Amino acid sequence: TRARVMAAEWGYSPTNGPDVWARLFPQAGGARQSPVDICTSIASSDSNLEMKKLTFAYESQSDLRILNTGHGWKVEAPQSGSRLEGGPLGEDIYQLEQFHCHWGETSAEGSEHTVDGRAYAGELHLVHWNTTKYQSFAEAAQHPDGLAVLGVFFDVGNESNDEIEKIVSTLSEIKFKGQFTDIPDVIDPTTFLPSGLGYWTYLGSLTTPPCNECVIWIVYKEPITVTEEQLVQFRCLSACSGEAEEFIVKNYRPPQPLGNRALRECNA
Ligand SMILES: NS(=O)(=O)c1cccc(F)c1F
Ligand SMILES: [Zn+2]
Repeated sequence: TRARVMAAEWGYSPTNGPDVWARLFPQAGGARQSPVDICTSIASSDSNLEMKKLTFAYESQSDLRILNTGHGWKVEAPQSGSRLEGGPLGEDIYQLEQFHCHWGETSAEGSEHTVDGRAYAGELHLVHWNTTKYQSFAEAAQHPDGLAVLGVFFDVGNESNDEIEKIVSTLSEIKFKGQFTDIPDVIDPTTFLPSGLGYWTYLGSLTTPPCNECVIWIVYKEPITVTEEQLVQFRCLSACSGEAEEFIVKNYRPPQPLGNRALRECNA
């Protein structure tokens, strides 16, 4: 009932999960929601995208703050010197704000976007906002071209990902919701990107409440590799702030209808 959802925080369980978000967050029931299933046969190879290459420039930063949001971990990385532009982003420049990721109870699931119905073991999101047009991240999130999110799939393999390991090594310090710590290592967001830079792009939303329809999505085709052990560590985070232990074993939203949205691809 509404009372139950009202009482509980939104989350990913049957009583407060994606199926009931629209009761509390009307945008979650909109026509440009994310994630979506990427049906590769309908992706149009847009020569326009080929022309305007997607370019990015990030700074390496140390002492970035990592937070347990109760729905996962989030690294706050406001980088005034970073730039994401070109590709589907028109003439505007987008600046990195934060990055986080989504995972599942097992490695058979966990990504938010799926490719021809196939889920990956997880998905990293590098969240940027349009600094050409808007004065703040919060303002940008109220506009259809406000945010640009780079999605990178996780495949499970034998090599642990060194950059992800820098995140994993801090998780014991932020076991509970609301806890945060600084990552001592230097983090270079470029290292999260796959070597192959082909991507799909479409207009969508935040994949968590309030699900604002303000995101230009850019999802890389090539996954990066992490180890099962690294994902196991993600699942040890607690969704609660107190002694109670409710592990964040999954935090992905299932695919939403693409509707009549264009899905374009660029094989960089
Ligand atoms: N999962 S998500 O990348 O769509 C996302 C979630 C929360 C805040 C955001 F700004 C955001 F982009
Ligand atoms: Zn996300």
